[in-house]
Amino acid sequence: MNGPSRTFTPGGPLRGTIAVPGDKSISHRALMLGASALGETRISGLLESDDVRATAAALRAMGVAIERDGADWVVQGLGTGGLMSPRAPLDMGNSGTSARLLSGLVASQDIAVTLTGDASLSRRPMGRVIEPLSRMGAEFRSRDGCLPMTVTGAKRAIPIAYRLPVASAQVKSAVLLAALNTAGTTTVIESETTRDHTERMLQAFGAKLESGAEDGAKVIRLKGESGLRGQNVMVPGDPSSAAFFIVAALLVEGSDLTIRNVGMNPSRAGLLAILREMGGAIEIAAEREAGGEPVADLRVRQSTLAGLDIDPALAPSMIDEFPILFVAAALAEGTTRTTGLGELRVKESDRLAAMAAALGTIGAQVEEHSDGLTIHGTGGAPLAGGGPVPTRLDHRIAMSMAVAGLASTRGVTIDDASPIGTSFPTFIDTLERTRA
Ligand SMILES: O=C(O)C1=C[C@@H](OP(=O)(O)O)[C@@H](O)[C@H](O)C1
Ligand SMILES: C=C(OP(=O)(O)O)C(=O)O
Repeated sequence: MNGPSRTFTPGGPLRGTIAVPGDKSISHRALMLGASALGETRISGLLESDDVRATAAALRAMGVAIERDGADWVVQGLGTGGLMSPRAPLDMGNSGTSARLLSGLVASQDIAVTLTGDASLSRRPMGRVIEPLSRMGAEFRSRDGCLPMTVTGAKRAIPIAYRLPVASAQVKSAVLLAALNTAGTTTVIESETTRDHTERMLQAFGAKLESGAEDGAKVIRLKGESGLRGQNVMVPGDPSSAAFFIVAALLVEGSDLTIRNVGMNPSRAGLLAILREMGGAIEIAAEREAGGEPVADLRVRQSTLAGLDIDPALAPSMIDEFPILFVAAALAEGTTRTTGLGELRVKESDRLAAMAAALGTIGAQVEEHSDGLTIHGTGGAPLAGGGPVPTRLDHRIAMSMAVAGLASTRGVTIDDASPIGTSFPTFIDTLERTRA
């Protein structure tokens, strides 16, 4: 299914003050923990995008009441283990987070669920959750480790100690969600830190969760069957969505843009650190805490950027931001080299191949390697532009190439703007407002 193509042309500077919509990762988790708690959970700032709607629809099909109340969303929790088998397969759409985290939630409940997804999601690996959740006693039937997949939850799940073989917050979260309805203590060990929204929110909901450093790794222990209580959750602005406006303001002549209420969780902050190291003028103001997560306002002014060798250890803290970083690198002075990014090949698209091809089409100098890209920047001169570039059902490719269009001579056409609705449905309106 293809939506409309769209051309993003160079224009005036980005100015004024904007806010970006709620964090996608936190929104999924707020709905799932709300569904698993006893009592009511009230969520403010929930991201209203296709991916989050897929999670909400799946939970509703398993018996959870979720309703909008003014600007808030209200979830009537069923308690841990309270989900019911849905009558039909659950469509996860484009959302890896929905598919993997819901697999975890279902894995320790006496229900069976079939998950389906779009063409992009149906190519993405589910073996990474099938493996630990099978050890906990769940049964899986899948098409070679991909969707469609049927999960039959364990009647009495078994607690495990699991060392993550890939740096993945989705796998960590799937095991922790399964642990909620599992007697005993489940342990997850991660040697590379990934986003910790699940741990933070589980603690806020009253879970018996402890985490700390042991032998250079993070060890998380969750005592199951302890119950969660409904909470008020405030969802901060999504730093992965803010990233497009940060880079746009850095690149477009004369820009001076303030982005309010951006999530500043250190496990998500890699891009900010890198862009500042490249010479980006990004001021962090009004740092505060909102709903258990750090947030701040960012002021971004157009800057001359310098290319950099990016430390692969930073990858988990900016995993979704590489497509837009590649755009910044294409306009920087000198060369930017990235390595250790094999995970980008199993996102909504193969993001290394997709960005190398798209940037090449519009005149950037890019070399693709097995686990990264090397990009020789223009030193601030605009890219030629052109297209249409294929967005491959990938919202981050669509928005990254939209931003590239703002810093081009002829503009950039993307073949399909509809994937933007996955995470940032108001992206185009917000962009138009900053340039009014
Ligand atoms: O846990 C999450 O909410 C997410 C984790 C990351 O995926 P991986 O766990 O596959 O790295 C990220 O790419 C995705 O957008 C959201
Ligand atoms: C990888 C992403 O999401 P998901 O895995 O939930 O599809 C993303 O939003 O960039």
